[in-house]
Amino acid sequence: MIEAYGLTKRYGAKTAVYNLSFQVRPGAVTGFLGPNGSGKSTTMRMILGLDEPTSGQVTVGGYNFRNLPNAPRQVGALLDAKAVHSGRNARNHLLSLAQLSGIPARRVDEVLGVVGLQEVGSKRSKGFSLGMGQRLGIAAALLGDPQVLLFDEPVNGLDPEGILWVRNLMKRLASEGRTVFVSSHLMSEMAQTADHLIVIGRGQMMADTSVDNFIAQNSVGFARVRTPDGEPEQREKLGAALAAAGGQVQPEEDGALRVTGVPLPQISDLAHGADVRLWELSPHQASLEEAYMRMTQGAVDYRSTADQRTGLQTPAGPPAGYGAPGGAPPYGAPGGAGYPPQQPQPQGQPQPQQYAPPQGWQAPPAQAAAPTTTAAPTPEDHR
Ligand SMILES: Nc1ncnc2c1ncn2[C@@H]1O[C@H](COP(=O)(O)OP(=O)(O)OP(=O)(O)O)[C@@H](O)[C@H]1O
Repeated sequence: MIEAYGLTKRYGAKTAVYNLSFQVRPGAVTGFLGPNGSGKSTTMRMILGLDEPTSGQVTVGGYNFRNLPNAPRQVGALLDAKAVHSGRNARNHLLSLAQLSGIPARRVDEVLGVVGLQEVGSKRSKGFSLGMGQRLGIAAALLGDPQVLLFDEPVNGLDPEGILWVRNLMKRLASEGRTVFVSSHLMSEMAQTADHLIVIGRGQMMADTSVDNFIAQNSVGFARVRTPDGEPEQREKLGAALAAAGGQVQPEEDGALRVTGVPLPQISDLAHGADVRLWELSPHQASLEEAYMRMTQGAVDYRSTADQRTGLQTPAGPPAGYGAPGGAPPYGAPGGAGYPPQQPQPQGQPQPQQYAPPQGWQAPPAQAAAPTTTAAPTPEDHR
């Protein structure tokens, strides 16, 4: 079990991780998700004692990593697959790690077999592909047959067969009762691998929930409606009618409208009542990837200026609602329902779980420099 309480890490003025509290339990794969720069690697480094928290604490099996007895046999980690002495062959690389940790040499061939590198054990890792490097890193993590495993982006550079292999390996390790903590950017991948999810944005907790719960909370159904191309007044009329009926209306890139809160038959009736012709009216299910992107979009640090979502960032402050100031509609609906709406929050967004802090633990002081999950990035954030 990994337990973090109020974990905070600052690098000078930069707050990389702020007040994270969570538990990673044995017997399950826990996915650790967040956009680039959200603090996943920093958190993992603190778990492994490679970085000292500025405040808060994290323990593995009840111990601070540096005090953990026989750590290499308790915890295995893949942080950076490139961190290999490239002049050594794969077997010798693993052998030197085993000798440093008092692990028997026969274990080297076992783990080479587990990761499928038995045929290339005598090859220098210098010539390894990205995928082979990842496999070698995973072999190193498994060397001590540890109960707790951390993998930072293990599927980076793997082909589809390799991705499937990692997915099955993670599940098998968890089914053996181990604690498996895996970071990724990819919600779709984690949805297939993990049992539990911890989502962070700008170093702060955004969700701590089971995958099933995340799916139930975020698989929002919506309708796509298209009015005739080249007749924007039809689209505007329908958008206003839908907003007046309490619907949430979001323009799509191809000119269609994405509607939630109004059932399909009523959309048809409203269009008929407003004398609007429809070219499309179809039911859809938002993907988990979309739900994840909505949840984290305000916490994305790096975004192309050509990205459509650049202009959709939710401003700092309370969650934006439809018709909120700033989302001033060109044609507002009565009752304050604006159209087009501001970016919606995921419905029933799961709240982080609360964990009791250990005795003597002091909460980190709230501070202006603490990252917010909704604020647009500032230049200071990129230091
Ligand atoms: N040693 C360091 N000194 C200064 N800033 C750092 C240091 N390490 C990390 N940071 C900053 O802390 C933030 C979190 O970085 P971190 O690498 O933990 O994020 P991440 O979620 O793992 O990102 P990615 O998905 O891109 O690997 C980033 O803004 C990063 O620039």
